[in-house]
Amino acid sequence: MTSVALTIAGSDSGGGAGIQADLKTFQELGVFGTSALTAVTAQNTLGVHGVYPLNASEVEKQICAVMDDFPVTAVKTGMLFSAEIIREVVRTLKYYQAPALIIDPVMIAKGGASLLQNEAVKALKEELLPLAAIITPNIPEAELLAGMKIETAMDIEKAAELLLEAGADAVVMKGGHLDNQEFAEDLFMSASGKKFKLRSERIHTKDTHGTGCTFSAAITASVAKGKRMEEAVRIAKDYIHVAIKEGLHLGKGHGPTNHWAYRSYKAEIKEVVLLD
Ligand SMILES: Nc1ncnc2c1ncn2[C@@H]1O[C@H](COP(=O)(O)OP(=O)(O)O)[C@@H](O)[C@H]1O
Ligand SMILES: Cc1ncc(COP(=O)(O)OP(=O)(O)O)c(N)n1
Repeated sequence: MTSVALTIAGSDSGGGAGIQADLKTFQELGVFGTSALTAVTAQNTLGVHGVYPLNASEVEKQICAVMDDFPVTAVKTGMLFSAEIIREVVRTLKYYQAPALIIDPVMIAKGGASLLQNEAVKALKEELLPLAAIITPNIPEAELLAGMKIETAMDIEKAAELLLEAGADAVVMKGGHLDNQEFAEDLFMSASGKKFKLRSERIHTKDTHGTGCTFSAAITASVAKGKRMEEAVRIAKDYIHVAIKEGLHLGKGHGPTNHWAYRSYKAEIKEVVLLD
């Protein structure tokens, strides 16, 4: 049977992040992708040049159109932009008793543009986060959600615990932003007590636009196919590692990752290791 995933996110005209990254990743991992757009961005590898949000009711209509007709087995959220959109997404997902929810709490693009209004952080934390099968913050996002500064490995763990206490079933703290020149290390923790690190060699490149979207979309695709969360996260780390490593070097700024690299290289990925 064909697995179907839904992404609720913003459009990146440059194709490296947002809805475009999600749908490409779903496709590469053998999952039929559907989408509900929250905002259009005029964006390229040099930055975000405009943000045009949709009305909350327009977002709701899209989610209903998909959920009423497709056997969706995993839902991902990305850029949600406002508290109104977040509340409508929460209401609609509850109505459909939506399947596993993967939350990428997108807040600020790498170039510094805001993709979530400040007052929406509270709604994300208090209303959406409790529905999460997993939440995948980067360090700055985790700092805002957990309400603490993250500087050490112990801080990362403490913040992960706070997000689990806030209601997520699991969390991956993404280490892309950490100042570690050797490794890109992420921490997985679940409410059921599982804990491990995913470590890969850090690739020294400026082409990391959309890494967060792509990583969480890869988790979503595996969950949609019925894989356990730990395995989904492991596959996603392989997927993003090779997508960064085999970068396409497009554009004049921070280029996108290579969404089709996993197809050719998955059997050869040896750099990602699991640490207890
Ligand atoms: N330079 C890099 N080399 C290898 N892996 C990376 C690199 N940058 C990010 N990653 C990995 O990509 C995934 C997304 O992380 P991150 O870039 O922190 O997310 P975001 O785009 O949300 O800021 C994580 O698994 C992270 O470890
Ligand atoms: C439309 C849209 N959604 C999300 C992002 C952020 O993507 P992310 O994967 O965090 O990558 P960077 O933008 O930080 O490189 C986005 N830019 N646009």
